[in-house]
Amino acid sequence: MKILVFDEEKKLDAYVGETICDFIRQHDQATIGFATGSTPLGVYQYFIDSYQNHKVSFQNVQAFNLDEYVGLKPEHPRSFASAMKNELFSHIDILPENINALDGSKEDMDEECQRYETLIEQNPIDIQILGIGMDGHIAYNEPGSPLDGACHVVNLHQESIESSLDYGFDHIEDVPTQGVTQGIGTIMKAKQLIMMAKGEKKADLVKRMIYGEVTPDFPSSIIQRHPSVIVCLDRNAASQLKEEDYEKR
Ligand SMILES: N[C@@H]1[C@@H](O)[C@H](O)[C@@H](COP(=O)(O)O)O[C@@H]1O
Repeated sequence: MKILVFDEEKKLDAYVGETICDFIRQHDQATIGFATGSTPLGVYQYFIDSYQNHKVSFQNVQAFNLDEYVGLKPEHPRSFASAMKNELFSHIDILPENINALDGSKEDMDEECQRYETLIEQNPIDIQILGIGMDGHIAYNEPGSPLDGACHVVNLHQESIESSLDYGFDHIEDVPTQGVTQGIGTIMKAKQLIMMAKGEKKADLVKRMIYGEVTPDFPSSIIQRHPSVIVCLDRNAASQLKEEDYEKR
């Protein structure tokens, strides 16, 4: 596992952004996994700037979103599909037919999960961007999720429901109580993972993710078992790590 700690948020975002832009430029076809949440927003802005400055094109990119709320149509303003569209996809030249996401409004969610799992099997993800939730979740794999799980519906934990207030919901009652997510097994099939964390509030979580036991009780700990992971942190998120374990940037 490579752990990089950046002294400025802008440098962190530029490193992740440029790593992915480089990959896209060097390949005829690139399949990238995108995460919602506040952490990757600077990276998405980096993509937009790079596209506007003609430094990269996303025409040959297949995009896969990580997760979604159950019960919201993709066009609902609070859906993760809308968030990805507003924060990134509507500002770059990605082809609409290349944007893939779980649809949380389907009547048969088992069928929807199977569809998405098969689609990812057919289009293996080259680079998956990840963040860490306040209870240690990745995507919407809450504590207790099987480490080899496929796409599935989850009951969101209270902590995740409360965190959703940061994503534009006005009232806690408006937040869906279920999510649908790539499983930990699905995520682990990606060829490379880029895990990002920022801020003091993530410091304990990052420590447990990197040094703790690999356990379903703390889903993000699974990244310890992935053969190709880059963990990109700001100084605050890295404050509980031993200096000898990371590279300073
Ligand atoms: N389901 C999303 C995850 O995909 C995201 O990575 C995580 C961290 O969010 P943030 O970056 O806002 O801290 O929580 C959310 O609930």
